Amino acid sequence: MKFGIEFVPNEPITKICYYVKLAEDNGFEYCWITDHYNNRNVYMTLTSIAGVTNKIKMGPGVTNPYVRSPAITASAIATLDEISGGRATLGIGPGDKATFDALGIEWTKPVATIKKSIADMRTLLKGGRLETGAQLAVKPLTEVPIYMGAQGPKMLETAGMIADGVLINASNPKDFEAAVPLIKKGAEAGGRSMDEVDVAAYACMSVDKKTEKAKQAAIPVVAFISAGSPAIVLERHGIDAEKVETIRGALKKGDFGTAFGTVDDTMMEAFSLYGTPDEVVEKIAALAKMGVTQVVSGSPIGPNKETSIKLIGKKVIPA
Ligand SMILES: C[C@H](OP(=O)(O)OC[C@@H](O)[C@@H](O)[C@@H](O)Cn1c2nc(=O)[nH]c(=O)c-2cc2ccc(O)cc21)C(=O)N[C@@H](CCC(=O)N[C@@H](CCC(=O)O)C(=O)O)C(=O)O
Repeated sequence: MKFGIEFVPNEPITKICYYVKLAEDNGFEYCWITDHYNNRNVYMTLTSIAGVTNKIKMGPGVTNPYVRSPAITASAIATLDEISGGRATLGIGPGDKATFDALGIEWTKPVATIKKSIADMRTLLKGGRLETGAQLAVKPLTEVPIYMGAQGPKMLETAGMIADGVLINASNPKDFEAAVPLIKKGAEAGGRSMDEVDVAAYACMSVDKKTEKAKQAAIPVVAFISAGSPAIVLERHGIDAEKVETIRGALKKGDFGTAFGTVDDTMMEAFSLYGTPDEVVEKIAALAKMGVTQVVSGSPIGPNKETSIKLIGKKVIPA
């Protein structure tokens, strides 16, 4: 099992660099930085991380082909690969509606667009020229792995067909029971084996010596995940749709007390990996059985990021 860690650049980059260096020192192999227009720039964050680390792989988790042209992303990831001494990985997904509405970007044909953008980036990163004549003057040090952020069935199949890995916003074996066969179907259609696809659980993680403390730290994140989850996912986990409606309404009004107070254990189990190190190790073993090959520690990581990164490094990541 590989271990990654995710950071949202919504706090000073110096602080994120500190956490990533700590993660590297504690055995994490991948660092994924989210990409939303309203946060700090993903590539400036990654460049700073490259400067303070020497082993951990890093990349956007995930960018999208609408806010930047694939040629701009290819140039950025080639530059990051050079700066980091060959440690760049690229995570790209279809992006999200809220972002494109806010930016006035038309979100059309996400599956077709992702396919084309990955093909174009691979051509450019190999030094090739696009039919438009675009060509990079910078080449990466290595063949940069391209991962896809994916949830929907077609996107998952596409990831199996063309991507080196897939980052799935999910923490529970039931989600991988549904996702892995779709990825496999895509891999087989693309003449590939599943061994070529790194299946990553991009999880809401919360680890602490005390189960209850870990749980309390994860509740706010689980409230937002529950509110953003489609009906098919709520049904899969037997989650009370009425409670989710209450959470959605409360979040909209900024009534976080009601929203967080409505989160129940079914939601916690469905949308987070929380508990003591031993409890989390058990949950990760269940994910491995479903074909997960990388666990990404996503927000909140724990009640205290620094303590939890060390705890995961010592007690969850095998020595
Ligand atoms: C587009 C969407 O794909 P999806 O995989 O479900 O998209 C949900 C998320 O993966 C997507 O919003 C990601 O960008 C969200 N996302 C992030 N999004 C961000 O903007 N920033 C991030 O940092 C980020 C991180 C992230 C990490 C992991 C992860 O799994 C997702 C992450 C979908 O609806 N897919 C369906 C249907 C798509 C479809 O069939 N479309 C047709 C036609 C549609 C049309 O007519 O336009 C087509 O594309 O050709 C499917 O896969 O079956």
